[in-house]
Amino acid sequence: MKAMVIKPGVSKIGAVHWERRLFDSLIPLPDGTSYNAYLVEGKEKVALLDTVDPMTEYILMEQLKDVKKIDYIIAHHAEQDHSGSIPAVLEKYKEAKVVCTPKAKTFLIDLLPIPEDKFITVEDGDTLDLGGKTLKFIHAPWVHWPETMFTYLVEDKILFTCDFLGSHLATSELYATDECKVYDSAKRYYAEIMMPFRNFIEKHLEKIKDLDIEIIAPSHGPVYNNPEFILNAYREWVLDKPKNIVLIPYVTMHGSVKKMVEYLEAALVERGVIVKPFDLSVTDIGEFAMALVDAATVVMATPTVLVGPHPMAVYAAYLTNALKPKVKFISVIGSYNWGSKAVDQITQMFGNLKVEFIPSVYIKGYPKEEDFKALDALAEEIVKRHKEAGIM
Ligand SMILES: Cc1cc2nc3c(=O)[nH]c(=O)nc-3n(C[C@H](O)[C@H](O)[C@H](O)COP(=O)(O)O)c2cc1C
Repeated sequence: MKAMVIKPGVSKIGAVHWERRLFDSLIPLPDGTSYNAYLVEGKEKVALLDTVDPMTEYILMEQLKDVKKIDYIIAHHAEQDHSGSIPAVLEKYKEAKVVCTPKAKTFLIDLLPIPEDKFITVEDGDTLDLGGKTLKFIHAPWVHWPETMFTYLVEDKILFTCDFLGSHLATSELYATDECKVYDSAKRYYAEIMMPFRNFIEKHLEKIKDLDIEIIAPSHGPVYNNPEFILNAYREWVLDKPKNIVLIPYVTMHGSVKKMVEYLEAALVERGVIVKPFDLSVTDIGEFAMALVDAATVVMATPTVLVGPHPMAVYAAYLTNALKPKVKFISVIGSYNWGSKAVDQITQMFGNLKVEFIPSVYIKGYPKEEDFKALDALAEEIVKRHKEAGIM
C-alpha cells in the first residue's frame, strides 16, 4: 500500500493484512485487519504515529524508504500490533525518540528491546510542535490497556485514537465509505476488545466531546471523515440500556437441548421477544460477542458432560462474564441423565455481572410435555422481567 494523503503533511501508511483470520489467538477476523501508522510532517520535525505488527514490518519499512528523517515515534499503545516494529524504525532512524505515556514506557521496555534513553514521556494535555503541526496528547487509559492515549493534531483537527473506535477490516479505501459494513466491523471490534471498559469509554467520549474533530484516524480499519458516525455508534453501545433481545448460546450432543432451544425460541418470539440462538459448536464467537452488546437476557443451554456443563458452554459463559456486557438477566436450560451440577457450576461463572438469575429448566433426557410447559413458563418470566425493566 502506498501512502494515502489525508491532509497536506498528514498521510496514512501501514499495512493491510487481508488474509489474517485470527487475532490474539482468540478473535476471528472474517474481514482481515489493518495496522495503520500515520506520518505527520511539520516544517521542522516529522512524527510517525504508531507502527505495524512485526508480521508486516517489511511493508512499513518499504513505505519509509524515501522518508529522510523521523524525529518522533508516537506510541499510543504498547501492544505489539502497533508497537512491534518500533525497534526496526529506531534502527533506521537513530535520532528518533519514542513519545508515550509514562506507563506505556514501562510496558514497552518490558515487551520490546527499546533502550530507556529513547523515550520521552508525555502527560495529559502536553503538546509537541512539529512546526505548524501541533500534537496534543490526551491520556485515555483502559481502551483497552492501562497505558493508552490519543493524539489530537490541532491544525488539521484530526484525532488519532489507536485501537479506540477502530475496526478489524481490511480495505483499500482510505475512508469508511461503506458505513453499513464498517458499522458491523467496528461493532465486532467494540464487542471483543472495548466492551469490558464501558465506564472508561463513557469518560473518554465526554473528554473529547468539545474537541473540534474533522477526522478520526484509528489504528485498525478505515479512517472516519464523518466522525459522528462512529462516535454515535459508541455512544449507543456503551449506554446501559439493553434491548428486548434474548441470546441462547447452546450445545447439544444428541438433540435434547436443541429441541429445548427450538421450543423456547418459538415461545419467546410468539411473545414479542427477539431471539438469537448460537450453536456453539459452529458459531463464530465474534458474532456472539457482537450480540452481547445489545442483549437484555442470556439463556445458557447445555447438556451435562461429566457432571458439569459442556466445555463449549463453559467457554461462552466465561467470555460473557469477561466481556461485561449490559445483560440484565441470565437463565440456564439443559438436559442430563443420572446426575448433574451443571446449573450450579454455570451460574457461578457470572461474578463480574450485575444480573438477576431466572430459575432454570434442567430436565432429564429428551424434553416431554411437562418440560415444554416449564419452557413456556420461562418465556413468560423473561417477558415479565423485560417489561418490568422497561425493555418491552
Ligand atoms: C460424554 C458424555 C458425558 C455425559 N456425562 C453426564 C453426566 O455426568 N451426568 C449426567 O447426568 N449425564 C451425562 N451425560 C448424558 C447427557 O447429559 C444427556 O444424555 C443429555 O440428555 C444430552 O443432551 P443432548 O441430547 O442435548 O446432547 C453425558 C453424555 C455424554 C455424551
